[in-house]
Amino acid sequence: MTALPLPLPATRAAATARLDHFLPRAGQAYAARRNEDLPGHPHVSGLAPYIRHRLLTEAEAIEATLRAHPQGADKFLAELWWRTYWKGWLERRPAIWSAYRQGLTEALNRVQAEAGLRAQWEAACTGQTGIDGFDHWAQELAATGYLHNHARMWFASIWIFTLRLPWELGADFFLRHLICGDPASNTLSWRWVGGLHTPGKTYAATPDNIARNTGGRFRPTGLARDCRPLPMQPHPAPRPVPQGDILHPDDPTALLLHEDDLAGDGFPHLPPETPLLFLTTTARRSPLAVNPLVTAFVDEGVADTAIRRGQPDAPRFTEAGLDALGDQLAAQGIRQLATPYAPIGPTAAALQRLAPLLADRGIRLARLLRDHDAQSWPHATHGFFRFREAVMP
Ligand SMILES: Cc1cc2nc3c(=O)[nH]c(=O)nc-3n(C[C@H](O)[C@H](O)[C@H](O)COP(=O)(O)OP(=O)(O)OC[C@H]3O[C@@H](n4cnc5c(N)ncnc54)[C@H](O)[C@@H]3O)c2cc1C
Repeated sequence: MTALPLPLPATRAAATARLDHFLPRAGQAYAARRNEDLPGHPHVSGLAPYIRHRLLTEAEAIEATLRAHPQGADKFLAELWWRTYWKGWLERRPAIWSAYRQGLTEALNRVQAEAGLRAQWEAACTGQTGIDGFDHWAQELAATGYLHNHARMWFASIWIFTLRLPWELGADFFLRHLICGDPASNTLSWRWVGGLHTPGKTYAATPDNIARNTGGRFRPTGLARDCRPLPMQPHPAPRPVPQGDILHPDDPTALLLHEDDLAGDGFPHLPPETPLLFLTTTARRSPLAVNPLVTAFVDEGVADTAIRRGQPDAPRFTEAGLDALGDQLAAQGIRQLATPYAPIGPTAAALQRLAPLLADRGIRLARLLRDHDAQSWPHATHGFFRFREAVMP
């Protein structure tokens, strides 16, 4: 695989081209070498920015992989399923996301009040800690919007156990900079590294592992050996799986697309002439400024989807414009606003605020759950391996 080109083209055509280009290596080659973080990331797909925003859906990536490799691509398929597992797991425990946001607010308040913490946090975010590898990854992330999975694990482990910085600040650093920044995969992976997901289990970055999997580019010294789990609360009991709403086929309907699902298709009752609008919440990923690479990717993805649905001038709203969005729909005589179901995160929160504003105007919000999510989220009850048994034939 070649390095991700910058700026990364945020189009469905680029997503499918990247998938097609990668598929020949999705079998044994991926299983054998996916852990190697080498320049240009030759052994992984780089598909996460596309799948995160559903310029390519999880179901499409899985189906294409099975077509190309009826057997022998289990490792790649399992990784694709991890995203769905994390989404389903968080969807059923929204309190974990709220607690993360609360913990982040508290940590940012401490950053303001404690000069020592602020200096350490700034050094970590700008790659000036003096820790071999870590500084490179901090700068690579800010410059490219991407990090290899193994680098994400090493970075999070060093952040938590060696630098002893609050994990929420690290998760926020990733969410602000990763083009694929995703509330479920990111929050739950950071929690997993810190020992907050699987009781008693943490991820310890070691110099040997880093040197081996970076082709000897990095061998940090002074890494923590004591990687005991962070203090953990029991997981909240899972809430029922969301069902999604039913579309009323005879009501005048508009379609609202958002950055969690820019596929633009898969809704047979919504023909191309259905009036189209967009909602973007990129700035809500964090209380701090989001990397312009992320914003540019979402902007281009929205434009691409508008063109693909034949409505290049479809209006676009942010969370600040929810009232205006409701007014516009009411003026058009719309009675139903259909939207792909957004999993826990800033878009879902905005839709939550939008629903009563629409109801005041006599418009119902219909959140449409894709089959892939509806069929797999019920299995995101325990660990990944139980989930995998249920979803992977
Ligand atoms: C601390 C930490 C934070 C992370 N934050 C994010 C995040 O914000 N957004 C995000 O999309 N992924 C996140 N991941 C998961 C994983 O690192 C990325 O999905 C993967 O590295 C993306 O690169 P790729 O597309 O080249 O992956 P490939 O190895 O080519 O994998 C193919 C696809 O499988 C999925 N996938 C692979 N590994 C994982 C995984 N561990 N969890 C969930 N899905 C996976 C992705 O959709 C990915 O595109 C995080 C992992 C860690 C350890």
